[in-house]
Amino acid sequence: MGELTSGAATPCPRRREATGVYRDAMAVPELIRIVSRDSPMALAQVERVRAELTAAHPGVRTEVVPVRTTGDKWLGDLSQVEGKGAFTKEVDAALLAGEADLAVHCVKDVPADRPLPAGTVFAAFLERDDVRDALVHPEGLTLDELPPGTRVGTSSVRRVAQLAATHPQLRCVPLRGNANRRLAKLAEGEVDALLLAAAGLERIGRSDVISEVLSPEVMLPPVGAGVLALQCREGDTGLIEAAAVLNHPDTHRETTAERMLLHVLQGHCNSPIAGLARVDRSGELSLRACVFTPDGKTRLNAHEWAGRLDPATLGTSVAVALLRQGAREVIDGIPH
Ligand SMILES: NCc1[nH]cc(CCC(=O)O)c1CC(=O)O
Repeated sequence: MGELTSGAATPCPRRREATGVYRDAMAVPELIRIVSRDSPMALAQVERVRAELTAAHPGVRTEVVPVRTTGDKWLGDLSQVEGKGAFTKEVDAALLAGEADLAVHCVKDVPADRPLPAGTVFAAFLERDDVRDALVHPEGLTLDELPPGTRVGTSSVRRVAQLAATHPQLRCVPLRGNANRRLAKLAEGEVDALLLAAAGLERIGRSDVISEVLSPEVMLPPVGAGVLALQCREGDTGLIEAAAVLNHPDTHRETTAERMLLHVLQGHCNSPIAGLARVDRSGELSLRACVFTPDGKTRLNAHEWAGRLDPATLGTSVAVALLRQGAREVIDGIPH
């Protein structure tokens, strides 16, 4: 067999060059300016990226360029903000203007119904953190223990719909602002409890306030939950290569399936959609997704294994299954 494919016995020169230490060292820029939102959570995310970048490329210097996004400034209803990408627009603009070289985004905040801004690409998806939502209650009660009428602070239509379905005795109260601000509002008594992403609380060092971590069966997470993406300018091949070493392949597969689901569904800001892809221990990918009406009374559900499908095709397949159940009518029937 070896004789028939003698060419394969000799390492391909091109491949050797691509992994060669010398070439790699040449490609890594000496300074990487990292742009991100300026919330405490976003800045904690940047610190993780800096640590991973400098561990992978000793000698590289990093600088942080914090920007405030529309989503941080406007604390009203997000659907009233023109267009999607309220948490990403200004970050993308800084990248494209050359004010920074690398953007760090929560994938959850990056619109999936359209391509990335022209001229930019994802260079890596970091290993996924906890995907689950968490309940924060000052006395440590769990969701099932909350007394009727408890005011739960969240502006997420996905959380509101699922909570309405499983815990109709609770009252969701709109609450925006970054996680630290929401915790402050809870402390001031504006609400009795909060629903927040467990990963976000961990990043700001406040997992101590979590009274219950909700399983995906109780509260299916949003597309991209717990994933950080690195985005670069398209032509920046040296930097793209340098950033790609931070890519986590299974997270990449999960994220690709989830984002394709959202792309095909073409939701809007008020459409409650949840989707979670998982690579299991045997390496197989599955995707589970739901589309809800805002009151949670209608819940379309699809769950498929990839089998031989690539991640993007799995995302399409699950979206099509939901569309066959009437997802288009549900989504379009919600005022936006
Ligand atoms: N919309 C804000 C936002 N974007 C990402 C996270 C959580 C962290 C993540 O899932 O990556 C949060 C906060 C929250 O939902 O509580």
